Amino acid sequence: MRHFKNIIIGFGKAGKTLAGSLTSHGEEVLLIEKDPMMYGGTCINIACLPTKNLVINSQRGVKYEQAFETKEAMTAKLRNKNYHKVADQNLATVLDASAEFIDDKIIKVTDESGTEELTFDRLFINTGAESNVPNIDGLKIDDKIFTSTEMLAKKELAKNLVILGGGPIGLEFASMYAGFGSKVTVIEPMPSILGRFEPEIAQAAKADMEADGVTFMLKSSLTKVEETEAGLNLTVETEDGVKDLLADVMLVSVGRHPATAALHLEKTSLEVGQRGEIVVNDKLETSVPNIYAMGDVAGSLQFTYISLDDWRIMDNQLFGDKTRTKKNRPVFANSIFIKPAISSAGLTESELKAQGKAYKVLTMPAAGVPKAQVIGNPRGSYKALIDPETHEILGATIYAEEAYETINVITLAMQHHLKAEDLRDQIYAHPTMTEALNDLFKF
Ligand SMILES: Cc1cc2nc3c(=O)[nH]c(=O)nc-3n(C[C@H](O)[C@H](O)[C@H](O)COP(=O)(O)OP(=O)(O)OC[C@H]3O[C@@H](n4cnc5c(N)ncnc54)[C@H](O)[C@@H]3O)c2cc1C
Ligand SMILES: NC(=O)c1ccc[n+]([C@@H]2O[C@H](COP(=O)([O-])OP(=O)(O)OC[C@H]3O[C@@H](n4cnc5c(N)ncnc54)[C@H](O)[C@@H]3O)[C@@H](O)[C@H]2O)c1
Repeated sequence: MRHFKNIIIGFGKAGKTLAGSLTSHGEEVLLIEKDPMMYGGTCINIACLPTKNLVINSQRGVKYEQAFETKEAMTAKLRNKNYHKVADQNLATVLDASAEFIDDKIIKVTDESGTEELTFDRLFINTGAESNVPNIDGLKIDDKIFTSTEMLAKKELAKNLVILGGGPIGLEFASMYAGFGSKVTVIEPMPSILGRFEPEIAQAAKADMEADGVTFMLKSSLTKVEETEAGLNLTVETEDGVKDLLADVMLVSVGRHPATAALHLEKTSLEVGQRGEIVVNDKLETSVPNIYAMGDVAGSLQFTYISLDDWRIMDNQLFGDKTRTKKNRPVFANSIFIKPAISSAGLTESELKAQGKAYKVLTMPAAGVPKAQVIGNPRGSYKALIDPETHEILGATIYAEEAYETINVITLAMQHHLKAEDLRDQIYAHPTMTEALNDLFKF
């Protein structure tokens, strides 16, 4: 039985970055990845990067078939680069195999050549998440019903697309496909979309998506799917009664759960949480000594930058001063890449009200920013909430071009307790969308 000082299961953001930390400290590491098409993990192959590449090209007016080829070339290049970044290090080995537990101290790896059992000093689990598929009459993933993974592999443009779930995945695909010219309908049980954002800004974003051709069926539930010669026949219960929809393709985007099924956790004493996540403490230690979990599989918020922050915690706990934990993550933003993007950080007005905190509201339209006119998309608005006494920023929502860049200035300001006047009086490059902060923070 081979023994390794460090084994990482899954080529995710935290895992691949940790492989670099371990080798730079002179430690050997075995990184196990079950799928060579996933070197580099979910983000670069089937998630953030291909979707954003398609979003950008759909907004540029590129035809879908061309955008698809561009996206394929980009992911292939990144996959290769990510593989070599780990595999080319002397102390690192990448093993193409699926890993599972035998018990708390032994894992089994399986590839085409057979199986092998391995032991370790330390084991890091970074296997990510998988799409949920709801239990609905007739719904199964096949050649017309896709999760985001199969959807991204589809060479031909879906002309009439129904999207189940209006979360970040559903909305980004809706915006992108409407941009490519598809007819898009989103079915969502909740009464609104973008529920974590300021409601008036979320409402404006929804209206803009509708103007771009997306139809929303809110407070609606899909109850039956029938595959007919004409396409998918979908039965939807709405507030106004039962409706039938015809679609050629359906995207299922109703959330993702931690990817643990293949690991056989039942053979271990690893604690599993209610959402199927491997339970970790603030230092990412599991209930078994020397086994750690990071990223989506550990129930962290499902963002690549949070998985990367899990690596920072792990790196600090192994090789640093051991002060970094989940409790002291820096302020971070949430962005959804629609047209324009919507980004937020900190608290919303209703959250501040619920906490009984005093606040002052600052707002301005995106049309007031010269760069919005230069880009040719003056849609949207900015909203910030500041403490009336200290002038520190309590929360912000940006629905405007390049919102996902501007919000990073705000999170940095929040993290370092800067005041509204610091952002108001800063000199920003011109013309940029960040210049909005000169005006937004005038009070
Ligand atoms: C369509 C989509 C768009 C997204 N867009 C964004 C975005 O714009 N911004 C953002 O921050 N986040 C986005 N996310 C979320 C983000 O992709 C994830 O949070 C992030 O990739 C999780 O990384 P991770 O480190 O947990 O593991 P992952 O990157 O998921 O890596 C896990 C790896 O483990 C491998 N694996 C699994 N089981 C085994 C096993 N038993 N043996 C061996 N290998 C195994 C998998 O093949 C995979 O390569 C998006 C997600 C999706 C689905
Ligand atoms: N830009 C980004 O940062 C980005 C983009 C995409 C995904 N992600 C990450 O990936 C995660 C997964 O995304 P997601 O959109 O699949 O999940 P989600 O859980 O965020 O949203 C799922 C949506 O589906 C709805 N839903 C649930 N059950 C349903 C059903 N039976 N029928 C119809 N709708 C139903 C929910 O009400 C919700 O609105 C996100 O939470 C996010 O962390 C991030």
